[in-house]
Amino acid sequence: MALRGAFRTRCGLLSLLSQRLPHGNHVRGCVSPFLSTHRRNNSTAPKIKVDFDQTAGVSIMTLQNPPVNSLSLDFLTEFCSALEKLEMDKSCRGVILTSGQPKVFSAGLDIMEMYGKSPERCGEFWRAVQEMWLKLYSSNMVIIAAINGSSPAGGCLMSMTCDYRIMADNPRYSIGLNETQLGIVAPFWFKETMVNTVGHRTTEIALQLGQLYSPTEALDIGLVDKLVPEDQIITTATQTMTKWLAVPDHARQITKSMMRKPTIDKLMSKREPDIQNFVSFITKDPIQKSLGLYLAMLKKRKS
Ligand SMILES: CCC/C=C/C(=O)SCCNC(=O)CCNC(=O)[C@H](O)C(C)(C)COP(=O)([O-])OP(=O)([O-])OC[C@H]1O[C@@H](n2cnc3c(N)ncnc32)[C@H](O)[C@@H]1OP(=O)([O-])[O-]
Repeated sequence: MALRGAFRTRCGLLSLLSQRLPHGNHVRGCVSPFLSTHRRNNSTAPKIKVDFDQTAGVSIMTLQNPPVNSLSLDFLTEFCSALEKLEMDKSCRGVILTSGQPKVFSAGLDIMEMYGKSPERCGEFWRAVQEMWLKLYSSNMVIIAAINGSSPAGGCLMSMTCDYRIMADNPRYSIGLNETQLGIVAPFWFKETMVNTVGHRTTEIALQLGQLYSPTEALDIGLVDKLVPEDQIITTATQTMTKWLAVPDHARQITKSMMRKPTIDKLMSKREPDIQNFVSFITKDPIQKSLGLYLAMLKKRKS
C-alpha cells in the first residue's frame, strides 16, 4: 500500500519547520464562551459551538479546541455528533465552518492521538477520522469553509470536503496536505479529495512535496475559491451561502452526490482494510520516531 512507501524516507521534518424553512429569528446552539487559555483542551467544555439562524436556515459551526483545533478523538466525536444533528434537522440547509482560535483554522489530526498509543486506540481514532470525512463529504447541506487561519493536513482535508472555501488573505497562513513532511502518507481518500479539488497533476506535486500553500498560491491552484480580508470572512461566507441556497436543494444535492459518490463508495467499501493499514503503519517504530521528532520540533520552534 501507499503508506508503506513512507518507510523509505527519513522524515522531512526539518524542512517543514521553517439544509426547509424556518420561523422566527432566534439563534440556537450550544453557546459557550471561547476559552482564552492557550493550552491543550482536556476540559469538558464544548469543542464545537453551533449558532443556528433559523430565518436563513444556516448554522455557523465554530471549532474551539484550543490551542490549535487539532482533531482529537474527542473533538471528532463531538464534531460528528453536532453535524449529524444539523443534517437531521430539515430546517438547516447550510453550514459555515470556521475557527474560534486565533491564526489557526485547524492544525490537522492531533498528533498525540497517533503517538505512543495502542493499536486499538489508533484504530478507534482512525475510524473517527473516516467518519468525519464521510459525514462532511456526503452532506446534503451546503458547507462553506471560512478558513480564518492556517489549515495544514487534516485541516486542509476538512476544508476540501466543503462545497466552497473562503480563506483569510493573510500571507502568514498556509494550507495544504503536508503529511510527507512528517514522514507519513496521506491515504487514498485524502489524495482523491485533493484530486477532485485541484486536479491530478497539481495533487501529485503537492502530495509528494507535502506542500503548504500561502492563501494567494492556494487561490491560484484552486485549493481555495476566494480570498478576503479576515474581518470580512463570515460576511462573505454568509453572502456566498445565500447564492448557493437559491438553487433548489434536490437538484444541487443530486449533482453533489454525482460528483462525490465514487470516492465515498470507495472508502465505504474499504473502511476496515483502511483502518488496519493505518494502524499497522502508524505503530511502526520508525514512524513513531518521526512523529516524536516532529512533536519535539513543534515545541522547540515555540521556545
Ligand atoms: C496518515 C495520517 C494523516 C495525517 C494527517 C494529519 O493531519 S497529521 C497533522 C499534521 N499537522 C501539522 O503538521 C501542523 C503542525 N502544527 C503547526 O504547524 C502549527 O502548530 C500551526 C501553524 C498550525 C499553528 O502555529 P502556532 O504558532 O499558532 O501554534 P504552535 O505551533 O505554537 O502550537 C501550539 C501547541 O499546539 C501543538 N500542536 C500543533 N499542531 C498540533 C497537532 N497537529 N497535533 C497535536 N498538537 C499540535 C504544539 O505542539 C504546541 O503545543 P505546546 O507546546 O503548547 O504543548
